[in-house]
Amino acid sequence: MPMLANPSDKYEGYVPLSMPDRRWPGRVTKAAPTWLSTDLRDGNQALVKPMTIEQKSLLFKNLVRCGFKEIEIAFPSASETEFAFTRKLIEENEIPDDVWIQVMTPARSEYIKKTFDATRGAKHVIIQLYTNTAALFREVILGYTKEEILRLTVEHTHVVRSLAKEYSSTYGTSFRLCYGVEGFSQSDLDFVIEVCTQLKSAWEADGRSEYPVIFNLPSTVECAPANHFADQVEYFCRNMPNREEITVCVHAHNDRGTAVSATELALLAGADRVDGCLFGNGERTGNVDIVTLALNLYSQGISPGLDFSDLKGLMDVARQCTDIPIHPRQPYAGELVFTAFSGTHQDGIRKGFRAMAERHAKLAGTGKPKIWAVPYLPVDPADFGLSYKAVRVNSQSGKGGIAHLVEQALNLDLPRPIQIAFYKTVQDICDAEARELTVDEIALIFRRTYHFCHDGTDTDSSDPVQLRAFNVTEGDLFEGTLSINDESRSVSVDVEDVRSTIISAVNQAGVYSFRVERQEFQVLPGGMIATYVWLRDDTKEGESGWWGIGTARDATGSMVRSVISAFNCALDNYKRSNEPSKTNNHL
Ligand SMILES: CC(=O)SCCNC(=O)CCNC(=O)[C@H](O)C(C)(C)COP(=O)(O)OP(=O)(O)OC[C@H]1O[C@@H](n2cnc3c(N)ncnc32)[C@H](O)[C@@H]1OP(=O)(O)O
Ligand SMILES: CC(C)C(=O)C(=O)O
Repeated sequence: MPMLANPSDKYEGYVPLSMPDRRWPGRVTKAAPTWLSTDLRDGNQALVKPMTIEQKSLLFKNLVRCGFKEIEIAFPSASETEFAFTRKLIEENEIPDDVWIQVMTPARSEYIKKTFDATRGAKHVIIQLYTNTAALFREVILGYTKEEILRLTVEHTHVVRSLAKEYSSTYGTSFRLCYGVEGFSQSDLDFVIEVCTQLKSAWEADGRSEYPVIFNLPSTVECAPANHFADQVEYFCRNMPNREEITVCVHAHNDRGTAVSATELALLAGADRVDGCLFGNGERTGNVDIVTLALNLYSQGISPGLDFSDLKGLMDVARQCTDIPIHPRQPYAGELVFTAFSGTHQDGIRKGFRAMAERHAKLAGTGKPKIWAVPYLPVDPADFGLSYKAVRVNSQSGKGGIAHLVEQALNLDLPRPIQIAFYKTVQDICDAEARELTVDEIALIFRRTYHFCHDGTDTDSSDPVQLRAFNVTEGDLFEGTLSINDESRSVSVDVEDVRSTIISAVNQAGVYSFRVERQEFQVLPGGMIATYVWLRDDTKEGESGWWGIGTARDATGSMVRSVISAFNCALDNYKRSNEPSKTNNHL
């Protein structure tokens, strides 16, 4: 058995911080943090095929378009591509004046020099220097004690400081330092604070500065719950001397699947800046997903300061650059996120849209905000260039969703009994075929089931009862040609009598005794009239009846079509079964 009966023989749990007066649980986020996109660095370093210069350029442009003002563009000492991309952005003037580029370097002098060299001539540069403070990493990877890590970090901060001075005087570049505290969430926090304090002095950043030093606190590997990360961030913020002189950033990985929560709680705990990737790309399970974080804020009524109005376009770019698909259930963006298959959800969404439209109509002219509230649809997909058009129907669907599709395809707002009747028809087909039905298929099934001819096209030529051509004169005379079982006859009657005339004609043509038991009109968007009739045949004792549906520009035409639709449903069934055994309806 690969899994252990007692996993504590192999894995140690995290040690909670003792901080009974923790403050973050009582706080509420009211504003967006500063965002840093690391798509082109952490995102890139985790790809099977790191991005080409063209892919990096495309992604960079799109990050700028979304409104990122801080973008980690490269690890210039890693490869020629990384270096050349940095040069290209600078030499080809592709970096807007209000955007800071960030570049990453390990604590090695030759790499730091190369990193500075790559940034020659840029206006605003953040240098991210990283060292590892966690015992497991510093001992295993570097073989260093705490003192050695402290020395390594401070010494290399001096190197960064002196190069920053030189490049800033030669090229006029404004530099900020970001210290990536690799392993932060697995480190002794008092040691982290000691390193950060000394680094801040080495950067000569004691006192308030226009460009405060950034401390980037990662869960390099996420191995504790989100509340623990928040405790760690609060501890750092409360114990770091002169907290107001620094920027605190978080960089959460998603090993436990909780990077979004960890980041949200870390913001409550005092972080000012978030470092992450679009759609959660990044090492292993990825970095925190900035799209989700930003849209979580948006859905709480807080402007995220990032524009994701074209999520589909952005997904295409992300896929093109990373060659990683986006999961259909990816929050906000996934292909199935604004789709409901199940009946109760479809019903709830449909009712929700109507109720909201009514509520909003009442607010017209009051200046009050039209708040979004639709069951199962926490946000309006239209805000992100997406839509809820895609109600999709399978055997889990109910009458509400099917009615929504009929409305979408044919404009009809079906009365409840027809919704119920048609749902059974559709469900039988879905079950038998074990697949999803498209809007077009639903529309076709509807036309066939109800012999429904939409929008002026008269009945199907194979239908037993057909209305060939008709008009209603100014004197309210109905004139038309009725064909019953291929026998044509002219009808010319007062509109008041048209229904009874047609019913008598059909009754005489067979041994029927049809009568309309119920009739309902509806004005459709665009001015068409829909009529729904419920037809009974009194010769068929014990049988239910037949729904008929018709539309026309005038009420008489629509009513006549609905009666003919019901006749065809009945007669077609009589013909096929020879016995009047089934109806198309259930009242
Ligand atoms: C958590 C993070 O995401 S950190 C960023 C990680 N990103 C990357 O690694 C992508 C780019 N990296 C690279 O291109 C290369 O790893 C380079 C250029 C940085 C270094 O390459 P190499 O010198 O060939 O070393 P290699 O990759 O094999 O191993 C890393 C070395 O850096 C050392 N190292 C690790 N972290 C640091 C650090 N923060 N500062 C200084 N040295 C470090 C390791 O101890 C190891 O040194 P060793 O060769 O003396 O044992
Ligand atoms: C060094 C930091 C920023 C990092 O990428 C990590 O620890 O995951």
